[in-house]
Amino acid sequence: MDKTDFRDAMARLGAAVNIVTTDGPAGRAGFTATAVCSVTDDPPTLLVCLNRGASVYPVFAANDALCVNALGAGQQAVSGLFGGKTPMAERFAGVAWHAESTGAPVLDDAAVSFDCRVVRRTEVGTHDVLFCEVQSLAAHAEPHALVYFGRAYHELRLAP
Ligand SMILES: NC(=O)C1=CN([C@@H]2O[C@H](COP(=O)(O)OP(=O)(O)OC[C@H]3O[C@@H](n4cnc5c(N)ncnc54)[C@H](O)[C@@H]3O)[C@@H](O)[C@H]2O)C=CC1
Ligand SMILES: Cc1cc2nc3c(=O)[nH]c(=O)nc-3n(C[C@H](O)[C@H](O)[C@H](O)COP(=O)(O)O)c2cc1C
Repeated sequence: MDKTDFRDAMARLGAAVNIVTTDGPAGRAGFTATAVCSVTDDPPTLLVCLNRGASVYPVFAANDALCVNALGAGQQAVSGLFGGKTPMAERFAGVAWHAESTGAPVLDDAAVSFDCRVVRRTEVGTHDVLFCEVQSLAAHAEPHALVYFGRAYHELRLAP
């Protein structure tokens, strides 16, 4: 199986765009992720796939707090800010955020945020799969979403 064929096929799947953040003994970091999925609701658990080659990897490897912030319509620039190359201080200076129970940054304008503890990690190929137990969540008053599909952003809003 050619890697390019796999990626072309994956580009046909729509996925929510998330900013995954952490804070703790190794410091603060955040990156853009579409590889996020619900695992079970008992206990409420998500998984996040993180490339071990990413600059943020050592920070996520050492901290056990993590927040999954799903972006909403109109937040394409936030995805770009956390999607690579930008220095970490600049990423967090570009968004309003606060800390909840775990200390991981919760983005004030996210569509929905899941504040989590990392409870298990598994290495698969180039990525680590982080299993994250949800401690608390926050949802924007108006449901809307940002979706990555066909290598482009798309906005979803509920009909009025
Ligand atoms: N799961 C991941 O690690 C993802 C990484 N990215 C990063 O953003 C860049 C641009 O992505 P696109 O514009 O979507 O074009 P692309 O052609 O590089 O990727 C198309 C699709 O393939 C999957 N994919 C890409 N790189 C992957 C990886 N290393 N491991 C597992 N799945 C991967 C994702 O579903 C992605 O949307 C990628 O080259 C990659 O560096 C993007 C999406 C997911
Ligand atoms: C739309 C989009 C989705 C991404 N999804 C993931 C993902 O699920 N997992 C991942 O490890 N990297 C993903 N990336 C890449 C990371 O955001 C990027 O590697 C990270 O910001 C670190 O970049 P840096 O090494 O330059 O700091 C994605 C990038 C974009 C633009």
